[in-house]
Amino acid sequence: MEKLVSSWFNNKTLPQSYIFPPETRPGNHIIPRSNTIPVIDLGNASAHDRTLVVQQILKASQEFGFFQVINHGISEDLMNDTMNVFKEFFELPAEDKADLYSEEFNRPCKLYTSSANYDGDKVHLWRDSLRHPCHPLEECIKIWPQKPTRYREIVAAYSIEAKKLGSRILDLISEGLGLDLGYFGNKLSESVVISVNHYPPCPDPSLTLGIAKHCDPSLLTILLQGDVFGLQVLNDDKWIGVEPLHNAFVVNIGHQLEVVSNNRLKGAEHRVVTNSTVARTTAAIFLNPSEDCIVEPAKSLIGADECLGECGSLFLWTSELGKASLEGNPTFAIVRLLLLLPFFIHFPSSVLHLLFQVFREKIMSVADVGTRVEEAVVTFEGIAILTPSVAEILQNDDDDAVAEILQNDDDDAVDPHLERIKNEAGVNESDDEKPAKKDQRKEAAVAAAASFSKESKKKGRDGQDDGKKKKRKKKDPNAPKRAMTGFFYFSQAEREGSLSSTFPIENQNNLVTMRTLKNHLDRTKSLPFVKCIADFHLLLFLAMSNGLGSDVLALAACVSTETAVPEGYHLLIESMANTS
Ligand SMILES: O=C(O)CCC(=O)C(=O)O
Ligand SMILES: [Fe+2]
Repeated sequence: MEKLVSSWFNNKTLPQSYIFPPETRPGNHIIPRSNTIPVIDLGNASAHDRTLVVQQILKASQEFGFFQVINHGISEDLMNDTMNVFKEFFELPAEDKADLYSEEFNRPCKLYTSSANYDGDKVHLWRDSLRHPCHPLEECIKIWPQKPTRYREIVAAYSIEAKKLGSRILDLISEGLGLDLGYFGNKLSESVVISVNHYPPCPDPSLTLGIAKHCDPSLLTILLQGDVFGLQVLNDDKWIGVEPLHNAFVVNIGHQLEVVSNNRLKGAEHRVVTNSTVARTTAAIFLNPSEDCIVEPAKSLIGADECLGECGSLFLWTSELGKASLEGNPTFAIVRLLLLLPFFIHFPSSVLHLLFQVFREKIMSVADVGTRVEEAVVTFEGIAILTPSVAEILQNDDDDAVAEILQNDDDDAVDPHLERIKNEAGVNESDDEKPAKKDQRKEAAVAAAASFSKESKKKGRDGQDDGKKKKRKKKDPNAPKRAMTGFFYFSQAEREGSLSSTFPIENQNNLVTMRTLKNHLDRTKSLPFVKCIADFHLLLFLAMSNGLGSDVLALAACVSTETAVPEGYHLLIESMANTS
C-alpha cells in the first residue's frame, strides 16, 4: 500500500527508480496536442450517413488505430458521475483501500501501482491503478470496492453502457470489413475489464511516464480520459497528443482486432505522460475475447495469396509485423508474434509447444515490459491451447490416450510437461477452486494432452513416422525409465534453462546476417547439428533467407524430435553461412 505513488509523492523529488532511460523518457520537447486523431460523430450512424461513419471509423482504425467518438449515446451525467466516483475512490483514506491493494498478478479486483509486476519493473510507472472485471455484472459486482458508497451503482450503469457502445462500434467495424453483423459479439468481446488509472502530479514529467509505450492486448478499448491531457499516440514515428474533448470517448484498436481483421486494422502504440500540476484520472474499458475463444483472422479477410499454414506466409506475416514494432520495444513485437503464430503455422504440435515455451521465456526475460505484457501472455496461452489445429485433433482423437495420460499419476514420470498437464487438469488437486474454472482448465489440459498424444502416437519413440497404432503394454514398475521424446526433452531443457535462445533477434540495433549465422555455428560446433539449430530465431532467419524457405518446416521437425538433420540441409546451411 505504501508503494502507491499517491501514498508518498507529496513534496518528493522523483526517485531514481522512476527515471526512464534517455531514449524512452518524454524529455522536454513539447508534443503538440492536436485534433489529428479523427473525431467521429456517432449521432450520424443511425441516419442515412451510416456508410460515411463506417468509412470514417475504418479509415481512422487503419491510419491511426485511434479515434474519438462524440454523440455516442452515453449521457453526460453518467460520464461525470463515473469520473467523480473514480476520483473519490483514489482520495479515500488509506484504510478504506487497504483490502483492495494487492501485488498478486491474478487477483481479479485489485489496487496496485506501476505495472502488474512491480518487483520485475526495470523502471516504475508514475501511476496507481484499480482494475476489475465488469461482466457478467451480477457475479463481478460482489468483488468491487464498497466505497465510495455509490461506486457499485454508478460503475455498474457505466460499464453496461460502455459495453453497449463498444458493441455498436464493433458492429460498425464489422460492416466496414464486410463481416456479418454481430461478428464481434458473443465470445470475441465477452470479457469486459475496467482499468482506472490515477496519475498524481509528478515532480519531473520529462523523466518519467504514467504508462510506457504499449499497444493494448484487447479487442477494443474505450477510454474515458477526462479533461487532463496526457495520452500520446505514435503515428509515423511521431508522438501525437490526444486532445481531451468534452463528452468524448477515445477508442483504440487492440491486438486481437488486428488478428481478426488480418491486420487490416492496426493497434497503435501509445503512452501516457504526466504533468506537474494536476492529478489525472482515466478509465479504460477493455473488451476482450473470453478465455475459451478461438481468435483467428476472419476467413473472408484472408487473401488468395496468403496461404494459411504455409511456412512462407507465416514468416512473411510475422516478420512484417515484427520488424515494425521491433524498432521500438521488442516485447511488443514478441507479443504480436505470440498472438499470430497459432494461425499461421502447421508445425507439428510438439514444435508449436516448443515455440510457445521459447517465446514465453523471452517475454518474461525482456525487462522493459511497460504494462500489460503479462496479460497478453495469459490471453495468448488461452488462445494457443485452443488453436484450430488442436481443436481438430481433439475432435478426431480417441479419448483413451488422453484419459490414460491424465490418470497416470506415477511419480517416476520424467516429463515435466506431463506434470504440468496433470496439474492443470486438477489431477490430485485438493484446492477449493470453483468447479467451472476447474472444468475450463481441465478442457485446456485435455487439449494439450490430446495434441501430445496424437504426435507421439504418430511418430513413435524414435521420431519416425510408423503410421501404426502401438498396443499399450502394462507398465513394469521395475523397468528403466523410458527415454524422453523430443517434446519432453525440450520441455525439460527449457525448464533447466539449456534451451536458451541465443541467436540474435533482428532489430534496429542488431542486423542479423549470414555472418551472424556463421558465428553461431562456430560457437556451437561441438554440438550435434540439430542442437545448433534448435533456436526459433535462427529458424526464422533461415526461413526468411533465400535458399531454404519452407524447408524450414522439415528442420523444425528434426528439432522437435531431436533427430539428425539430413546431410543435405546441414551442408546447405553451412555453405549459406560461409557466404558471409
Ligand atoms: O490513461 C490513459 O490515457 C491511457 C491508458 C492506457 O493506455 C491503458 O490503460 O492501456
Ligand atoms: Fe493502453
